[in-house]
Amino acid sequence: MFMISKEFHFSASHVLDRLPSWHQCARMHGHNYVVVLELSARAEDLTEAGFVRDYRDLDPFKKWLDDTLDDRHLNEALGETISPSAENLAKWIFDAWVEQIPELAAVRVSETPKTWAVYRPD
Ligand SMILES: Nc1nc2c(c(=O)[nH]1)N=C([C@H](O)[C@H](O)COP(=O)(O)OP(=O)(O)OP(=O)(O)O)CN2
Ligand SMILES: [Zn+2]
Repeated sequence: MFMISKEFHFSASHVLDRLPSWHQCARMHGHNYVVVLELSARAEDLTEAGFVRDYRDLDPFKKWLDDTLDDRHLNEALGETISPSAENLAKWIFDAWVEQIPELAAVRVSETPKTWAVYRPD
């Protein structure tokens, strides 16, 4: 099995309004988010060029991230029914892209240099 990944960046605000009011993250604040797409393929499924998938094929994802999430308020971008935690954001991105990128195996989301959430379906 081969695994490749590519990193993307965007900045956004959010409010974790399901948290108790004393929690600092219940206030509006922002992050410089890092998103990593992980793609996997079996050895026999590598392309002629030896790729799981050409990194260049991920250019539309970068444009979508810029258009959909960059400089946005995540509570609005994801919809009010989804709490915009890093966990939910990772799954939301995975669900939005797995049809277009069938090799997608996991989405990683970082809000701060010390934290990561990963969505990897069973
Ligand atoms: N499991 C999760 N916990 C928290 C999330 C999350 O998405 N998933 N999000 C937040 C806040 O949005 C934000 O990320 C704050 O995180 P925190 O680690 O508390 O950030 P700090 O920089 O303030 O942490 P320090 O320890 O002071 O460096 C909270 N929890
Ligand atoms: Zn936050």
